Amino acid sequence: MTAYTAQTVLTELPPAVQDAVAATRARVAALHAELPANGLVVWTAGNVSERVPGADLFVIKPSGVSYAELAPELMVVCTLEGDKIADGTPDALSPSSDTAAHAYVYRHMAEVGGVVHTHSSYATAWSARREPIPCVLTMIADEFGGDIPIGPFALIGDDSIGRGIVDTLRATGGRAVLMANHGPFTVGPDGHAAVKAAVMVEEVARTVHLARELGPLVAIDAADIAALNDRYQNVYGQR
Ligand SMILES: O=C(CO)[C@@H](O)[C@H](O)COP(=O)(O)O
Repeated sequence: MTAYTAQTVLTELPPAVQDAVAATRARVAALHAELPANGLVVWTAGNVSERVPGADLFVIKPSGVSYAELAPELMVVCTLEGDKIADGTPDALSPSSDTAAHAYVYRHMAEVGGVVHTHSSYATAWSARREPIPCVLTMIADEFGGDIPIGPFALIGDDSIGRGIVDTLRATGGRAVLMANHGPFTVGPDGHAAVKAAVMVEEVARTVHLARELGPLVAIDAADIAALNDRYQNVYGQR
């Protein structure tokens, strides 16, 4: 595959790649609207990215721009090293401050096509306690196949967050991690699936918190968790 760099010019790429980038930008812009719509973010505090099909590139929002302004043409195109290419947006328009973390995930998890990060309230509260969300709901078994784990504490700015996400997801086999004292990161085969996982993380974080207020939690047997997850991933919905 082509080696893309910060010097890559989008308009000089093959038409098929430009078309794939345009379609990805449209999807990522629309998916960002799902974050406020589902109550997952305040102000600009969350981001969605998606891998460009057929190219070692991904699309992510610009940093600190309000969700209402996130039109497809403002979505930033990055290499898998996290460098912005000459994508037609102003040079001063920086990609999300979490770009390095998203890029690390794409470089190390070929099966991942979408990444989402939010600071949604209940999930982030569990992050603040560095406490995994136990698999005590069928919804958790369905979507996550087990407890939602805690990742390490990591500072923003280098590969630390990405490494923490990948190491934790590899160890647990899930699609969500609560980074310690930070918040949830979710992944999926595409951006839509990663956004869905972010919505589900927040919902189960809230429900399990409420359940715990009522009394002790009751575990689900491991075999039942596996059966629920298999049915949901392979039978549920439209095939
Ligand atoms: O946690 C942080 C920054 O500390 C980020 O997740 C922001 O909350 C969203 O940043 P941008 O995507 O707008 O750069």
